[in-house]
Amino acid sequence: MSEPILILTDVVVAFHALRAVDGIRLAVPRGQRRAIIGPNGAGKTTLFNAIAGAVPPSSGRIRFDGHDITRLPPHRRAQLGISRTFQITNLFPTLRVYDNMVLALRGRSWRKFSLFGLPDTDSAETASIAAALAAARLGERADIPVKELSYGEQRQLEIALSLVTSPTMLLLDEPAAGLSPSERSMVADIIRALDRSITVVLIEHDMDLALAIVDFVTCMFEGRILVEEEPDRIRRNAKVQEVYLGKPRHA
Ligand SMILES: Nc1ncnc2c1ncn2[C@@H]1O[C@H](COP(=O)(O)OP(=O)(O)OP(=O)(O)O)[C@@H](O)[C@H]1O
Repeated sequence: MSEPILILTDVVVAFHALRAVDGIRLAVPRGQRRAIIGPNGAGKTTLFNAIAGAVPPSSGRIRFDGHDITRLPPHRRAQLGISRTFQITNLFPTLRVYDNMVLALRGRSWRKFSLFGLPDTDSAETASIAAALAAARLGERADIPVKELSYGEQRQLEIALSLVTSPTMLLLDEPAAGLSPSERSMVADIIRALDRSITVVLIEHDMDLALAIVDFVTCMFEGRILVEEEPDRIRRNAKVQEVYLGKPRHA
């Protein structure tokens, strides 16, 4: 069996006295869809930040695809294949969907603009953009200014932007937050249909949605891993019900 694509060994992230992430050991096999769940303040976002390079671990090691990335800055991790969803606030609303994709592909730099707009894309770039838009079910919306997209479509665009660089691991931070039921099922379909060459790790507050998408679940509580199990078992786990739902669930 090949080495897991992501391995965390005793990772601690401390903010002064608070250990937001408190000795996490995690191994995510290649191609797996993994949910990180847990109640507010459990440490999920901090863990994501440590994996993506947005906060440095206080101690412990992070290994990705055979590389020790513990001390690498975010852009180096991105070059190795880690992609995190952009938040809507990072979109350029007056530009077309396609142009936002070009910026994401080229490192999102305004310097790449010329006075006359974006330079033409080459065929490899065009193909990457088309594939990412199709995977996020936005293939028909390439020419629309972002500000004319619905909120749900903007969330889809976040996924498309994170796919355009052909990552090997996608970190999705609450991909369905704020969406209507039909938009949520669209996002679930998009994630389920992603190529298995992409490992997916997601944080999601909607437990039903998360459990419907993933193969395996890590439940955090107070910075630590409380339980790791398959979705079917996690639903019935009394410890998870107690901390995550706040009260025992009566089936
Ligand atoms: N930059 C920071 N400085 C100080 N404390 C922080 C910082 N970031 C997070 N924390 C604290 O670390 C703990 C874990 O927060 P984190 O946001 O990782 O939890 P979470 O599981 O993502 O919560 P939520 O589900 O509410 O987003 C919380 O007590 C939070 O207040």
